[in-house]
Amino acid sequence: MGKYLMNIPLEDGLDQYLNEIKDLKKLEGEFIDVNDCLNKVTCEPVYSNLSSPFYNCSAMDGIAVKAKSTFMANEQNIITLKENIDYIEVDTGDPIPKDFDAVIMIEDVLSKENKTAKIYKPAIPWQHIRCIGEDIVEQEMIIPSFHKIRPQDIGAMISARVQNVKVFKGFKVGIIPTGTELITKEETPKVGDIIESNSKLFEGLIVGYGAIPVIYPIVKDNYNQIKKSVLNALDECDMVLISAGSSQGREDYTHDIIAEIGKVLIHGLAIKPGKPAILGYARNKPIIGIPGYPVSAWVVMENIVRPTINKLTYKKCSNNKYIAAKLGKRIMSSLKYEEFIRVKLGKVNGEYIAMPIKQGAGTITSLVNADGVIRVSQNIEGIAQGSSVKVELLKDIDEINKTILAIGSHDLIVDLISSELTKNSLGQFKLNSIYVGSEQGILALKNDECNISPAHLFKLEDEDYSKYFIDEDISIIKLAKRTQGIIVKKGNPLKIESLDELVKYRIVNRQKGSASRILLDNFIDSKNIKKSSINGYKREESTNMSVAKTIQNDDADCAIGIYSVSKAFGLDFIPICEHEYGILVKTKNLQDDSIKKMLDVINSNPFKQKINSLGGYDLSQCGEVLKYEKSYN
Ligand SMILES: Nc1nc2c(c(=O)[nH]1)N[C@H]1C(S)=C(S)[C@@H](COP(=O)(O)OP(=O)(O)OC[C@H]3O[C@@H](n4cnc5c(N)ncnc54)[C@H](O)[C@@H]3O)O[C@H]1N2
Ligand code: MOO
Repeated sequence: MGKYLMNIPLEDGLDQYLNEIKDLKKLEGEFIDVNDCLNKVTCEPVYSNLSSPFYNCSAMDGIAVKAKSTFMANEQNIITLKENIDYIEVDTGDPIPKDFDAVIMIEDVLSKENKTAKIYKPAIPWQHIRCIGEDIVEQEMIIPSFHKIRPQDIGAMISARVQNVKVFKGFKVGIIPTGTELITKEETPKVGDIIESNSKLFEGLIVGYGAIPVIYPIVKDNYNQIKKSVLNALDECDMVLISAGSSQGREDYTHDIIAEIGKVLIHGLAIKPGKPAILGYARNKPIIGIPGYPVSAWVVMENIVRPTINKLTYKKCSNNKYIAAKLGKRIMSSLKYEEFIRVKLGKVNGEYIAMPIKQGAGTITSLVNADGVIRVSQNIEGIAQGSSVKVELLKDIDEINKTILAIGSHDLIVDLISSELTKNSLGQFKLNSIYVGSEQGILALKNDECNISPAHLFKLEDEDYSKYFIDEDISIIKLAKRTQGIIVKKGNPLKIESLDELVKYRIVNRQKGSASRILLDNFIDSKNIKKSSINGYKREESTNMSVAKTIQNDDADCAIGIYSVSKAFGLDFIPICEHEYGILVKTKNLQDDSIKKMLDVINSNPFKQKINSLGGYDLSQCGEVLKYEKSYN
């Protein structure tokens, strides 16, 4: 059944919703042991049962004295005090008996022998004494109401002899995964199945929001079954999230169920991803319909569910962290929606660079790989490359500062450098890669949009890459000669032996500037073959891996690629030529700590052994650094 989707700006929609639900059932309070109250929110103020300290005590190691008997002391008039009469020995924290009213630190006592102490300066009354109630006075309020309890608050309450604290009860959030296609991770997936993962994504996020997640079993796309599960969850929880079925498909029931048992306030927000979100309530409790795609779900969780839970549990929203960065690639966006663009971040020559990555609502790895998110407002069509953008951080800034941003050509070697670098530096340094092909990568390096660029060729003069670096010295870290050729299905059923045959079958291509593309284009130009006559010429993949997966899945018959990848996917390979593969880096950056650490990895034996086991690589020059000076041009 068709449903009318609204398009309400996020902030407006959230305000309307929070305003509508503010009078729903209030969270109840309970008394709990002070030991267990971390991160809970107080319902009422907490008062002290005992002063701290509750007796006068010494703040220092030394002697407790009667100030009056020390007044005459000075460098010319050393005074001798008698133990137990004029002074007693005390250590920090010891009680001060009534007769004494000051403490002299042990280092200010000239000598102490034969039950006497010599002093050379007077003590001011009450010096170095912590008086009763210095920290906390009995019956004083120590923690206000609606306060999220921190470790130091617990310390203070225990010092004040508080045993139990009245806090708001845990806020239970029911999670209902819906979808006939869903299976658990233990089941063997067949075509048409989707492994249910949203409930665990929601669970982790809800724990982070300070609430208690309750996951219910997967429910098939059946109106009555979903309704039953929602009613049950409403009985047991304070809020309910329904995963998927939010859109307009034949089996999307979330809207109608909420409308039947309660009220839908909003269906459709002007955000992408996340637009079909449903904000409603029933039985005095909020219900939110979360779009099924994981990234859409994440956006709705962070921007709607989190503030809703905060509001209902009386917690303040913690501030997100932002940095200013230069945008490394143009963002196109729709005027209809506010968009959440996931980016990788790097620090190049002191400036942060934000590089947009894959953006599909179904790509959960875009959240795994993202370092930050740029929110592109609804009323703009995009942001130009090079603009300054505000990026919300998803990672610690220190981690980003120590991450090498690589943009260029993909090879399994780069993945290995990345894993070995992290391992060898015990997590201190990381390598973050974006694959756009060699030529685009080298342009990014030239423009200071990345720290290094993995590329498929070394001889600058051969491909005329030198034109990009007329102003700067550039170095090449050699990695391997790799075998390039034709990837075909196992057993080579079409008997493809050369490029002449490749162009007759269904191919999958690579993006411009990649080694495979250059090889193919040079070949078809030399033979005057029309690009449009090749089936699949326009289908571009950005890595050798995705090319191999396409062939393995029988969506193409053959493609140009590298040996190691065809081997990894159990495909056959017809070698054609060898070319060199390595890393370009600006010479001035060779001394950066992270680059030096990466060179250590590249020169290490375990790393070389791992590459050798992939097959198809000649490592005889691996680790050599060639420096090209500007005068080279
Ligand atoms: N004709 C239209 N189709 C769609 C529209 C639209 O406006 N018109 N909106 C699209 C947008 S935008 C989104 S977002 C999705 C929302 O989909 P639903 O909330 O209805 O969810 P499903 O269609 O059931 O699932 C979408 C996708 O997510 C997978 N999924 C669902 N649940 C889980 C789970 N628990 N764990 C992992 N993955 C899950 C599901 O299998 C689908 O692949 O609708 C668009 N369509
Ligand atoms: O808005 Mo949907 O949320 O694009 O994926």
